[in-house]
Amino acid sequence: MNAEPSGFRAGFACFVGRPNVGKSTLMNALVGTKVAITSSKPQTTRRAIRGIVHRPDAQLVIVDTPGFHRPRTLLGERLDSLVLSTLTEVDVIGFCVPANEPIGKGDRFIAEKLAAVKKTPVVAVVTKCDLATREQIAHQLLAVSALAEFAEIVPVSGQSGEQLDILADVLIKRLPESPPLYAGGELTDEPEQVLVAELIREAALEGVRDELPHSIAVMVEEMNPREGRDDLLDVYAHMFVERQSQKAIVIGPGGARLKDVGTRARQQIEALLGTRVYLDLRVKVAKEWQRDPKQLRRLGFYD
Ligand SMILES: Nc1nc2c(ncn2[C@@H]2O[C@H](COP(=O)(O)OP(=O)(O)OP(=O)(O)O)[C@@H](O)[C@H]2O)c(=O)[nH]1
Repeated sequence: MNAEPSGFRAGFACFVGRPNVGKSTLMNALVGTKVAITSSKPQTTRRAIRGIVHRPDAQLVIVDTPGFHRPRTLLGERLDSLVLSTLTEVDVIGFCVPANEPIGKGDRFIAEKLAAVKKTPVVAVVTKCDLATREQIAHQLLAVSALAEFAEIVPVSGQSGEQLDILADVLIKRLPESPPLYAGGELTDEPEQVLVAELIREAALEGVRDELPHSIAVMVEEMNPREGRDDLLDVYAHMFVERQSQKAIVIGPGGARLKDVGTRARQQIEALLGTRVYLDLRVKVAKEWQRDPKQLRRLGFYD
């Protein structure tokens, strides 16, 4: 017996928009669990992290792309090519513009890029509506519709959850008829090690945003259940910085900062995986890793 009703839809969506417009928050709210990394600092999302919305009639796989930005380093270029290749591979794109800020150069820059991706429908998403008045929202809807041709425009709030069901409907309408792509209940297909590395990076970024927001990379070297114990996971991770001076900042006086980062990251990992965790976190200097193709590959940023 086939469990899926006929007309079941499944496919991929991604959200694009300039930094800080609420893409990660939106995806987390749609999926209903913390998968991507949110932070008040711009451009913290570096990887295409997927969350999956499971519904009786559909399965929506969300690929969270990093924000577009003008490339200055090799890392920047790679981020942009990642964004462009993602756009041609999905079934629908959500273009995010916040309700509470005027449309600017950055939004236009992205709208132009999207206009060039002809084969994928683009739904405009006006985000953070909880921060705007009704008049502001109405004004923004008009301004967005003047920006380009969109399949639809939906105002939402990732924070309050308002209109998220409508956004899901609108996106799902654009997916092809297909059986489910992932087993029921599964929320993400990111390897656990990548999610764990992202949680550590998020903890490490707290409080040092101005000093080294883009200079931290984290790699989980090993993740194993402790021998003879089924309630404890050993996690060995390296945090890479670019210079010796940054290492000192990350470690803090007498190691206090690193200890604090380790404690906060461990609590997040325990919450994610539902098990107790022993975290061994070491800081290493990988000189100029953002500009070195070999190091970038090692840290998971492929060509
Ligand atoms: N009030 C309110 N704040 C929001 C909403 N969505 C996001 N924010 C806040 O806006 C900031 C940026 O949100 P993110 O979800 O990290 O934005 P992003 O677009 O993924 O950012 P990048 O990863 O830099 O591209 C965070 O401080 C969020 O808490 C919303 O709907 N309402």
